[in-house]
Amino acid sequence: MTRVVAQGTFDILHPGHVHYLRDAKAMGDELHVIVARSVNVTHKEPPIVPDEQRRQMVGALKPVDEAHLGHPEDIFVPIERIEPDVIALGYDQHHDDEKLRAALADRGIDCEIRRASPLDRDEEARLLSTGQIIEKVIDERCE
Ligand SMILES: Cc1cc2nc3c(=O)[nH]c(=O)nc-3n(C[C@H](O)[C@H](O)[C@H](O)COP(=O)(O)O)c2cc1C
Ligand SMILES: Nc1ncnc2c1ncn2[C@@H]1O[C@H](COP(=O)(O)OP(=O)(O)OP(=O)(O)O)[C@@H](O)[C@H]1O
Repeated sequence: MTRVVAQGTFDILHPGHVHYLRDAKAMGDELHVIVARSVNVTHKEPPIVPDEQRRQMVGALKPVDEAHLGHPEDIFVPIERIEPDVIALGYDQHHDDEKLRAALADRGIDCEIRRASPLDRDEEARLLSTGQIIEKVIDERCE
């Protein structure tokens, strides 16, 4: 039984998210997803959808066995509870794999770190990021 953890903001879902979660699930047997708390999303605009609603939406997706809200202060608390064999980072996530490996080792957590693949953009019209969806809404619906 291989347990995998994926994580992210997941504000306004799109097929890129589904691709990431399918890819992460294919790395093992059981997929747990940690949904970032709004207070911790500091590297981009904070999410529109509230924390618990983002957790519910992610938890309803087919590849996901359980969706958890992240810890507000210490990102390793949910990892210690879930005890994954693999952490699947998204293809574009800003985390430094080596630093994360070192931090996990410091906390005595033994798990592999892998990267998921990107979903190819084969048509211009594909909306494969939450930021793009929000820009389109602003462009087309706000005068
Ligand atoms: C191993 C790992 C565990 C994480 N756990 C949490 C957590 O408990 N709470 C939280 O708010 N964010 C947590 N995060 C951070 C977010 O999920 C995510 O990295 C970031 O805030 C948003 O990334 P995105 O731009 O890919 O959506 C974790 C990240 C990693 C890599
Ligand atoms: N097009 C995509 N292909 C593969 N994975 C994706 C794609 N879009 C998002 N993901 C993955 O989904 C996870 C959560 O992504 P996140 O919530 O940051 O979405 P986003 O749509 O990229 O957001 P934003 O546009 O605000 O940066 C990340 O690990 C990210 O790599």
